[in-house]
Amino acid sequence: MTTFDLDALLRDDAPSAESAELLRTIEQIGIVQVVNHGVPGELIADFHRRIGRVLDLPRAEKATLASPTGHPYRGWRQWPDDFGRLELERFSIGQFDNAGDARAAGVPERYAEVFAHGNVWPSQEPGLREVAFAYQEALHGLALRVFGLYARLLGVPASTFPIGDPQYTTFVINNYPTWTYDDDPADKLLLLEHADNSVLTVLHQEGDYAGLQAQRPDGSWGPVPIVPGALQIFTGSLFARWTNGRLSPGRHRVAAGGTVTRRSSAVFVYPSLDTVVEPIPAFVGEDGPEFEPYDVGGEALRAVEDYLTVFGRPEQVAAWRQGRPYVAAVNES
Ligand SMILES: O=C(O)CCC(=O)C(=O)O
Ligand SMILES: [Fe+2]
Repeated sequence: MTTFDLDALLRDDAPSAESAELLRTIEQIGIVQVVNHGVPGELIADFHRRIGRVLDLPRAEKATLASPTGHPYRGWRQWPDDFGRLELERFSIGQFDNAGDARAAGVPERYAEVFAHGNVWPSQEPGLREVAFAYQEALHGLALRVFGLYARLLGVPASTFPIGDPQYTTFVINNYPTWTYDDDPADKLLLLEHADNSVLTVLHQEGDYAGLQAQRPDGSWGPVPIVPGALQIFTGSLFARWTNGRLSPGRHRVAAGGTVTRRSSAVFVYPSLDTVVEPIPAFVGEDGPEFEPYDVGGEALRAVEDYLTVFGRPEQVAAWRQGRPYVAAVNES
């Protein structure tokens, strides 16, 4: 898998062979590694040191960091598989701490409710909030630079895609345990195959094995190795939709392995909540649009209910209805 030098590709005199290879990659795979991406290494390290101290707390202490109202996309959570074995812990951070902050940033009133359930900021790590928001903003900024680059590679102005303002973002930190059970870790998926439903996702990964895998056009899977200093850019399904399928959404999954906890952080960038994403005429051929319109704000308002309908365990749904925290039971290994 090629690692792209983003700084070089963003220049007016960008190398044409690399530009052509990047275009091929986003048309066929939708997952790229970038270096010289402009996100300061110290900010990346500082954020991961702080969130790492939170995720390294004893399990019982982390349980107190679950969303107090049972919101699945705020605070800390853990996932068991069907046998009760821990697959994943995730810490989720909303773009704004509350609806008031969202309104102040220009989010229309009808979508302020998306932010009604607050963020969880661990008292054990007092500086986390400031650094987390700085990191989120830096990755969001990178996504916008890449957005402009992809538009240029496609031969259209970035304004072709009405991304709106302020863009909606979500932010998660994933913690994957080492696999201590008898089955082969290479056969154990800790995160199932999917494409993100963003425009672009910016990911950082750390660990000591290539757990992240990207799907090739023929359906096979290839590793996205850990490259020091690199960030990963996933094309999300909304960019694929705008381009009527010219860009491929990056399908990915995470296999178990390694001898230390694997950790990733991801900022998902969406258009503003008042955007409806549909194929842009410049990309629609004689056969017409291949995708239905996607209502960004409507989907965000329904996200928790939709998630619980598909994945919610009965106790989890009950906790959400009653506005209390939920912590899934896992077997201690
Ligand atoms: O952990 C990873 O590398 C991927 C995480 C991911 O795909 C996600 O959070 O959507
Ligand atoms: Fe993903």
